Amino acid sequence: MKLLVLPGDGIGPEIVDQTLRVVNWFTENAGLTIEIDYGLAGGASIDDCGVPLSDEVFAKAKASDAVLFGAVGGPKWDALPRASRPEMGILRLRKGLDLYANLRPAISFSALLGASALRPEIVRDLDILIVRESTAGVYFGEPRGIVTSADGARAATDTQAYHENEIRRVCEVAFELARARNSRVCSVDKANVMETGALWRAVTTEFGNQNPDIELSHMYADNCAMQLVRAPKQFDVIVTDNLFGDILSDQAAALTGSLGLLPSATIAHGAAGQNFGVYEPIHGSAPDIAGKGIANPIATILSFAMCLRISLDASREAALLEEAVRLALSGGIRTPDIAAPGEKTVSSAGMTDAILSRLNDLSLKREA
Ligand SMILES: NC(=O)C1=CN([C@@H]2O[C@H](COP(=O)(O)OP(=O)(O)OC[C@H]3O[C@@H](n4cnc5c(N)ncnc54)[C@H](O)[C@@H]3O)[C@@H](O)[C@H]2O)C=CC1
Ligand SMILES: CC(C)CC(=O)C(=O)O
Ligand SMILES: [Mg+2]
Repeated sequence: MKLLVLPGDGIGPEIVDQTLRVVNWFTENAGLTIEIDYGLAGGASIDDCGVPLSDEVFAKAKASDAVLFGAVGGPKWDALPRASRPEMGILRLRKGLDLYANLRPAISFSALLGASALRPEIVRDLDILIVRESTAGVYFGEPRGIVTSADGARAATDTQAYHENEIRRVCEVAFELARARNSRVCSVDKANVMETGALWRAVTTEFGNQNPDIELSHMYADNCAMQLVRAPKQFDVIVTDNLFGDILSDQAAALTGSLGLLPSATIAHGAAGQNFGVYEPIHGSAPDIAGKGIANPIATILSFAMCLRISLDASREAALLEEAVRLALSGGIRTPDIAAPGEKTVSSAGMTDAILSRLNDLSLKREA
């Protein structure tokens, strides 16, 4: 399989380098053939050729079986006009490849119960999946912009727009994934105040009626934010729009202990359908810790586990990698973001060393 690697900016190249060590382990030890190519995205691409994602890199992505993406953005490029900012690099990939479903699982590790902002009993055994619509909504709606009127006052516009087909197709993915879990989907919207919310609710309700094997519920987004910290285990699959999904998934990360733990896959069909995906941590380029070698690589490494499962159809290998991550954490290995005060910490490379060593142990055990 052809894997295009786009490290991006800030901690992006650091966590991607660590993940590539894991990718190499699988090609050397698990008989997988992964042909790796590289490209620039975000600020790195702007510095090189003036755009956040060049046509050449886009074409390479299209010709690949999967993309491993780090993160983009940073203060250096914050003053650029919207259309040429680094963040447009990932948005172009999602939109241009029509990858409309961004899967963001939030799973708590028992070894990290103390790292959560919440009491252990609230997050113990948490396993939820946020399915975020990722090619429409307010991140893409037109018109948008800031205009200055004759009196010098500025006014800004963004447009939140959804076509019913865009809602239905992301529902299909959420329902299909729920079928392999606990068969419950909670659709999150603001149907009480927004037209897009009213349509979202109407379409999800129709879809739910056509698929009675799944227990569908609805919740307003503000209540969902509250329920996620009050009783997150009530959820199985959450399906929601682009903006709410972005915000609620960062919130879900805090339940598990760190933004550095949550992976994602952005796909165009159910996990059992079309196999192409963009795999990336849910976090950004973390300029506050970039260059220090301390970023937690787990979110990106687990994104590669999602790649193994979805794009390579290698579920056994994906489970092996997830188990190696779990064992590294239960062995007390901690990057600073998940360490208790005074606890010994390791670098990004130290965390990856620990995961690779567990992979070696697990594969030896398997052979025995
Ligand atoms: N998909 C992408 O490429 C995304 C890019 N961004 C961009 O990233 C830049 C920074 O945005 P922020 O709002 O600060 O969000 P961020 O996700 O980069 O960081 C938020 C906080 O979480 C911490 N953090 C994030 N990832 C971590 C990791 N792997 N290990 C340890 N700590 C970690 C950071 O140090 C920071 O304190 C901005 O330019 C933003 O636009 C933000 C989100 C997604
Ligand atoms: C375009 C990204 C910066 C938006 C975001 O925060 C995300 O996709 O998680
Ligand atoms: Mg985000």
